[in-house]
Amino acid sequence: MITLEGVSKKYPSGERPAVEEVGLHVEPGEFVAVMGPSGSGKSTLLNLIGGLDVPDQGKISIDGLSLHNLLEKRRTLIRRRKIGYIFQNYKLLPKLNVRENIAFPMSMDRCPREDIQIRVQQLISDLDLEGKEHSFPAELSGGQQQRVAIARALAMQPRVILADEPTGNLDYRRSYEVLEILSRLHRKERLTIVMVTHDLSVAGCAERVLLLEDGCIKSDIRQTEVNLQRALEDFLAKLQT
Ligand SMILES: Nc1ncnc2c1ncn2[C@@H]1O[C@H](COP(=O)(O)OP(=O)(O)OP(=O)(O)O)[C@@H](O)[C@H]1O
Repeated sequence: MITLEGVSKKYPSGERPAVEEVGLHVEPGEFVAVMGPSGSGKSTLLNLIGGLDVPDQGKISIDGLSLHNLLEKRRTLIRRRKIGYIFQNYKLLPKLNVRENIAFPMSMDRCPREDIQIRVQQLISDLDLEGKEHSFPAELSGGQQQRVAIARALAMQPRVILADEPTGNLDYRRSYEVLEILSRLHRKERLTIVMVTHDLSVAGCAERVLLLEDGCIKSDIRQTEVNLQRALEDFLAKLQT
């Protein structure tokens, strides 16, 4: 589903590459967490996978489509149709209400109006946002804003979700809600998820954890279902104490 071969990226102002010679293969339906110290290249790696940035060297493909050598316009199109992005600070459009924010990628893709209405209604119901359709982002709690952002990420029915610290601004209860949604998408819909996180208990929800250091993958750990379940239970226990 996601393949990287010898991918490197150095920012013009950086002394050394932010991501160096990274090779990675993520199977369809895998849930991968990316951890590592601050500045180790986690966000850069996610942005490269998602086509928000381009590597200086190496190849990146998503679902068999090469991203690294595409023109910006084509990359944007693939990104919109194949990948849903979730950010720590939600990145909702402040002047659009909940319904319009969720509909945004479909409107940009010129989907038929009736299709947009049906899909948005479904997502509002799935993500428990009923009653908030006409609210603006500033009128919502952090957890609600992140649920709108997840709904927006799912609008185009992508097969890949890239999440950069999706629980970073949320308390335990709201973090748990977001993790439950991601776990459900992974289990029931077999979406491929790559999630950057600082939090070990959040990473415990993934079935595979990549540890990054100085732009390189230092460890690639596969967890068992049992570990996964235990991590979620531990997280829940923390919530109840
Ligand atoms: N736009 C940019 N311009 C220049 N340097 C950058 C830019 N973005 C990131 N960097 C540098 O690249 C390196 C990797 O940054 P990146 O944000 O990918 O790390 P990270 O692991 O996600 O960090 P954090 O956990 O603090 O978010 C860092 O040294 C950072 O200073």
